[in-house]
Amino acid sequence: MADEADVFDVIVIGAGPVGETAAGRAVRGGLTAAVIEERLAGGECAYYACIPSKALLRPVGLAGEVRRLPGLELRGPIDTGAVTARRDEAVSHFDDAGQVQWIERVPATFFRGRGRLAGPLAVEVAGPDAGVRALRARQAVVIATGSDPLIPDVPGLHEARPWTNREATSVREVPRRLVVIGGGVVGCEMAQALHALGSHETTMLVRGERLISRTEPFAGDFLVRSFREAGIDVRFGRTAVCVERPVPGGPATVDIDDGSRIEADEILVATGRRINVCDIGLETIDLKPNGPIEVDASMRATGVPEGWLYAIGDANGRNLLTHMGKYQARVCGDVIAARAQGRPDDLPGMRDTADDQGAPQVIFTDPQVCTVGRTEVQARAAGFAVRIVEYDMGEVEGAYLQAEGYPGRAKAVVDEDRRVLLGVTFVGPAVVDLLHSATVAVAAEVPLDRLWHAVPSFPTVSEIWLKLLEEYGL
Ligand SMILES: Cc1cc2nc3c(=O)[nH]c(=O)nc-3n(C[C@H](O)[C@H](O)[C@H](O)COP(=O)(O)OP(=O)(O)OC[C@H]3O[C@@H](n4cnc5c(N)ncnc54)[C@H](O)[C@@H]3O)c2cc1C
Ligand SMILES: NC(=O)c1ccc[n+]([C@@H]2O[C@H](COP(=O)([O-])OP(=O)(O)OC[C@H]3O[C@@H](n4cnc5c(N)ncnc54)[C@H](O)[C@@H]3O)[C@@H](O)[C@H]2O)c1
Repeated sequence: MADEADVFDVIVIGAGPVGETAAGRAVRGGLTAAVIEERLAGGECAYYACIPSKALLRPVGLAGEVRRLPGLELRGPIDTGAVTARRDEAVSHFDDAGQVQWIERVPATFFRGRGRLAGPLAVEVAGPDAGVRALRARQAVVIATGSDPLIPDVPGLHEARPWTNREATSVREVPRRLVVIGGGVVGCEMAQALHALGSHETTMLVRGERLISRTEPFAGDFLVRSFREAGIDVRFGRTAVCVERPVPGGPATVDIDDGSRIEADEILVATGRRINVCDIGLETIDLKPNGPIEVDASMRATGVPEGWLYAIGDANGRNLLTHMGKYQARVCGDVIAARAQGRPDDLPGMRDTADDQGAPQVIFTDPQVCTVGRTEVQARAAGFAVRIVEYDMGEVEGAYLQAEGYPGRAKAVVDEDRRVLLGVTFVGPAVVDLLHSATVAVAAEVPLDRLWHAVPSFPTVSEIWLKLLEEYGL
């Protein structure tokens, strides 16, 4: 039995953005909480994903905007040293003292070490000093262990020690010749960032026929056009079949499935994620220690007697996005507190309804890609009476004023039965902040006839809303 000091209402394993948020909500609801982190509090997002990648991408987008505006001129290439220095600040120089302080101010108890389930409501923390500390939860254990980069089983690839998102986002010396394997979100964002910062010979190997293939097809088409114009060599229907790097840290050769070979200074693997639940003791409670942990809409793991286990963020595999994980964490923390105190646990804010509707996402490339809700393909597959409305963003006066030859397009997926939006995609420079208007319309299922009265200001890019509605027939 653990010491009384080591008993908490809630124990959260993983102090990424999602775990921290769940602990905060549970404490706000009147419970005590412990948070366990084996690496850096703040998680992948704060040090090796969202924050540094956006710090590296910001000057790339801005340089694109300058190039599209007559009268402005870049005086030279982007200053890579200044950009990486700002990135270092954005990631707090890989020091998590501020995040730990945030957790302690919640207040929650922070444990540094690897957390592992040791049976129902029991958790062990293997600390950096090799000691193991036993903790016990009165109410719930929350798994928020995130995900790791997945390295495919290509002969020689593991041995060549390729870059993953971690090395790419913490880059100091930008490799001149870069091969990127994967054309998903990480592949696109990091290929564009590194290319602009000095990887002048960048080749992307894309297994399918499109970049960012889960989005509307035109979004990937815009990106490939932009990448190729910049000089990135995008090869579709291709992957690596063999990799060799005879001298550690030296050049590598990548054999491609069309028989060609590329020599590169670095290889970036961006082929998806492995959910990080393999060695956290799930077998001690008869759950499979692989794949995402299946949860219900209150984030409670299904198939666990007494319902004390929860899984949020990347760990449940719903939508691998920080904002969606934090949303799940708010649901989870509130539900645990309500259940612990015998309060109603089914208030409207206590169920995840947003994940199934299609999460909002911004891909911070140039042009940017913003999506929310269902794509046309997804909406048709779900059996909706779909009508599509599309519009060239460059035709909107506000967009024309933003840039000469504004590259962009918008698409709305309408449910004709209810005359509401099922999904919206915007592609274009500086469209990020348009996305939330679409998210509100989709999440709130605002009827188009009502949306008509949300008048966008002239001359802004948001007049795309008016154009889409006019195109629809209003
Ligand atoms: C390059 C890149 C860019 C991205 N950009 C964006 C973006 O712009 N916007 C966006 O919304 N999403 C983005 N994402 C996705 C986002 O990073 C993840 O969805 C998010 O980090 C998930 O948060 P999490 O807390 O679930 O997991 P993580 O951030 O992975 O945190 C999990 C934490 O748990 C810890 N942990 C794991 N196992 C244990 C254990 N047994 N004991 C103790 N601690 C443990 C880990 O060390 C880690 O700190 C990006 C991802 C990548 C790879
Ligand atoms: N801005 C953002 O919101 C943002 C940014 C980065 C990452 N993320 C999230 O992080 C998660 C991971 O992103 P990701 O890009 O690593 O995964 P992904 O699943 O989006 O893309 C991986 C791509 O790699 C391809 N692939 C897999 N194996 C391959 C192989 N052997 N050869 C060639 N291609 C191969 C897949 O077909 C797929 O297109 C995503 O869910 C994404 O939403 C979000």
